[in-house]
Amino acid sequence: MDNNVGCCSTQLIDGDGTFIVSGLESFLKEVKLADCGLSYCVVSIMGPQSSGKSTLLNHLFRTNFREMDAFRGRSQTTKGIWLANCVGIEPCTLVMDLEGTDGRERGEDDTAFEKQSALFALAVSDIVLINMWCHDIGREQAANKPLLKTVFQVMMRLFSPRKTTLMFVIRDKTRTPLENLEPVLREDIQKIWDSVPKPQAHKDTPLSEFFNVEVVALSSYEEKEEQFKEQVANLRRRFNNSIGPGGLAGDRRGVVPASGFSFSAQQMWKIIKENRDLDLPAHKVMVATVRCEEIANERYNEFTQNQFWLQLEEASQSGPVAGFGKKLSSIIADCLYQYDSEVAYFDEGVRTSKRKHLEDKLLQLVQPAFHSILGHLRSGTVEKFKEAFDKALNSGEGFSAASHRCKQAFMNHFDEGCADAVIEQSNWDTSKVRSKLVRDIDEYIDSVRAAKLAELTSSYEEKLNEALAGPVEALLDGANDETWPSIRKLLRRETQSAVSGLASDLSGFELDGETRDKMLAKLETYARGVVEGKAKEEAGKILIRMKDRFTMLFSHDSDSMPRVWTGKEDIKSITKLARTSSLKLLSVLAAIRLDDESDDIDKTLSVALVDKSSSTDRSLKISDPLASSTWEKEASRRSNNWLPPPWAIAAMLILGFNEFMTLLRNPLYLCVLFVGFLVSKALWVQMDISTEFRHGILPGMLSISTRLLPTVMNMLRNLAEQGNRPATAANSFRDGANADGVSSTGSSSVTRNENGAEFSSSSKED
Ligand SMILES: Nc1nc2c(ncn2[C@@H]2O[C@H](COP(=O)(O)OP(=O)(O)OP(=O)(O)O)[C@@H](O)[C@H]2O)c(=O)[nH]1
Repeated sequence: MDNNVGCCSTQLIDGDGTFIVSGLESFLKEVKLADCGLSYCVVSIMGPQSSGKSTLLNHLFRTNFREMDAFRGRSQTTKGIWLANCVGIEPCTLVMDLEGTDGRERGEDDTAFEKQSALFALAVSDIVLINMWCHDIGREQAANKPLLKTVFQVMMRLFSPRKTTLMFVIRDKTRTPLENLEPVLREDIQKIWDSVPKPQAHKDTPLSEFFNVEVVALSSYEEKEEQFKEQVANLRRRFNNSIGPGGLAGDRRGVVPASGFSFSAQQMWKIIKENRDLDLPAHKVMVATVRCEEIANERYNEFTQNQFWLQLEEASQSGPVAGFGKKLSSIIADCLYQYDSEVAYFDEGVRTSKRKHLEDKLLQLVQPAFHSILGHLRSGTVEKFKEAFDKALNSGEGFSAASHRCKQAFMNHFDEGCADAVIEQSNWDTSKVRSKLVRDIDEYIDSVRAAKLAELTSSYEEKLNEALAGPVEALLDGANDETWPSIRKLLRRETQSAVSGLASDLSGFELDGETRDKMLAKLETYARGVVEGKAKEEAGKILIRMKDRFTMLFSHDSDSMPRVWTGKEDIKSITKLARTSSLKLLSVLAAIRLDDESDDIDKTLSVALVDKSSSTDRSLKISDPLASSTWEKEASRRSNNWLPPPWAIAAMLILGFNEFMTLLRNPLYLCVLFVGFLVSKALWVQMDISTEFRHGILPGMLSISTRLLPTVMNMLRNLAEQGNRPATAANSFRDGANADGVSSTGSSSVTRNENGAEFSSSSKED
């Protein structure tokens, strides 16, 4: 046949009832059924074997089903179910040619296959052609009666069956007009319908509820071919737009989208073969579920291989990608669009849920890239913030202003970056990353603030140190009644100055009141600490300082000149003055008087150590444990060393060598020496000096006595003047001394006292 160009056909189910999937798949690809969506129609034909079914289909739809060769006799041609596409009919129409019923070859099994194939045809087709001989109409033993019975019976096995068009094609019509034949046929059909056992729910359901019954009559193809062809051509027109309103097709409730046809047909056949009831709505949902899932998986796999996505993913590992969100959203949208296009005709609930699933999977796939972008964005923002903030601070911008400005600017920068990276289809929350960024920035601001505050505090502490340490030391050094008032005044002034300076500088840091007050208080404490530290430091040297002061006053006169001991000095008053002055130092350093509170330390010390010591010097006590122990140590050292230093003894021996010799030679001198010894002894006993005095003063006095030696010698000379020889001896001593060059050596000088007595004194204080 020439007009069947473009027709494909395949065996859908073979004679053994096996569904031939591969044949169907390639057939569907060939006819591009998947592109049809719901715009396709399925027509099938049933009828007795060798009743010219294939011949009719080939003429009606320009298919290429195998027809029986008229010369080979009436043997079965079509085995199983064949499928072909119509040529020249819109929309795409698929035709199923079923194995003829009543076939002689199949025997008893035929019934089973007939039922199965009839059920399959009813489930799949929009239009079912029932091929029948005209002469069978009204006949009790008509060949098509069992077939119809089968059709109606299996119809009951379909839950919620679709309304199918049953077109009875009467072959080899006689002269009896169709108008007369049709009522008889319909009566036959009704009888068969009535005879079929029905479930309770459909007991009274009319046939019209399940079927649109159409009847057409065709002349014999063999005897009246031209008429046959003409009638077929007319009939063919009715199959155009069969699925449109008023078209031949039924209600198409059970139609599955073209892309699900293969799967649906396979599943239906499987269920039928397993002799299970066929629930068409559930089947439709099942087909939709499987197909939507398959389509979603195909789209997902395609997405994972998408070059644009792979490039974005790779780029996201190394840093922010400009337009990441927009680009990725577009790729995802494309993927979903393709999915939507393919599943458009499947059950809405199913396709929507599968779409959501696909979308979730896609978002899950791209999420790590998105997070990577956010991570880069966050870390990059932190770094840029640090840089800009440091720069702003270095350029002199206030801390608070700089931190606010930079933080705002870089949070905006981050927000823009986020907006750029956000994927339309997602509703991912970026607030956590944002919060982390805020924390990072705040931490940095805090660390810089802490460093700056520490720096600022240190600078003020340093200033305070400079302003207080030296002056306080000087004030303590000159310990007097005004020392502590002056220190307090100084401390107040410097503290106020530092605190107000720091307070002013802190205003730029936006500190809370408590922190600010603490810092100021700390600075005040520091200032006090400097003074206290200095006072303690000075107190630590109290003994040396006291001794120095005592020695200074004891060994120097009111003009700070080395005191010349003539023997007439009031040692007691000098000692008292020196001691009082030393005690003043002690009383000043004995307590830290940073608060305006008066105390009796000075008075107590005076009473305890000066007045009392006048009467009971031995009761002199140092109340400060440290001072006391130091004093004791010093005293102990002195007690072991109360003799004049060795050099003094040596000097005495050298200088007094002549005198000693004179003494030894002259009995008068011996007497005078003896008297001197007695006087010294008496002096020693009378003074009954305290341990401290002995320890501190006696060695000094003995030391001084080395300088008094010439005086003593003068006194001796005066005594000697009472006789001529002693004077000579005295002169010879002086001459001898001068001759030895001792009196003229470096540190010695010759001084005359008020009484005209001449003596030598050392410029060194020992
Ligand atoms: N009397 C008559 N014979 C016809 C008509 N159309 C076809 N035939 C003949 O019937 C025989 C069977 O034709 P097929 O078209 O193969 O019949 P079939 O129903 O497809 O056969 P199976 O597929 O084997 O069931 C052929 O010899 C045809 O020439 C017709 O309209 N009237």
